[in-house]
Amino acid sequence: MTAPVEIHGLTYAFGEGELRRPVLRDIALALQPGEIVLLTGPSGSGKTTLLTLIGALRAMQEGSCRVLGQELMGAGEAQRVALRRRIGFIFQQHNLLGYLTARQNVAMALELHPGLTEAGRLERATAMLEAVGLGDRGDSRPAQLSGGQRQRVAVARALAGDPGLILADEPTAALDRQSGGEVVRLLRDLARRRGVAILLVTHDPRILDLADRIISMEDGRIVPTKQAGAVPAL
Ligand SMILES: Nc1ncnc2c1ncn2[C@@H]1O[C@H](COP(=O)(O)OP(=O)(O)OP(=O)(O)O)[C@@H](O)[C@H]1O
Repeated sequence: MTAPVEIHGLTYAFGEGELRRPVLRDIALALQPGEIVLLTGPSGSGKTTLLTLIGALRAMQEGSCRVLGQELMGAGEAQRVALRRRIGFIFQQHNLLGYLTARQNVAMALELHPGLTEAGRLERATAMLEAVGLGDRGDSRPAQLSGGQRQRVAVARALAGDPGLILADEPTAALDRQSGGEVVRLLRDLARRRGVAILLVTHDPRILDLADRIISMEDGRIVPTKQAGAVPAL
């Protein structure tokens, strides 16, 4: 199986002319199918910028970034949109729509899925909610769920479309220790079973032991990899 993410020589800057400020410098990174990699590092070190480049949410400037077989350097907006549909995103805030039920929120992620009827989408959403332990909460709206339950709906939504890759940005930041750990463990186990890689940006030292690999960034560069278990001081 090919690597879901392969990056070489990626450099990125914000601003132009005299205001140009590099935030990512000569990044090299590869993810293997089914592994969960945590990306840590001080605030402002470039983690979210790297995640948004891999997620095709912004255009590349320099280097190579191949995601699920698609080279993003030089890719147009249409190619980026098509790639985004093959990636599951999870954010700090669950980003669920308040006026939809949990089931409808998950089903919405399948709207662009070819060949699925509305009934099929809802059935698939129900199965995903069962997989995250919320089979009985399909009719609840986000406001009726706890923070941990909402993030589990976000996990179900991210996985519903059979993504080739999951990108998560601080998914546990708003959760207490127990629910944060539960959400990431659930995400990891579901993704691993499907062979889907996860790249997860976090400041949360409580979830580092769930990683297969921890990558640290400092000032736009990846610094030597620490093994899972060797918890860096954050
Ligand atoms: N849209 C933008 N325009 C200009 N500068 C930006 C923009 N977005 C981010 N930056 C800058 O780029 C640098 C890297 O930001 P980034 O959000 O990637 O860091 P981070 O490691 O994810 O930080 P945090 O842990 O605080 O989320 C920071 O100095 C930030 O101020």
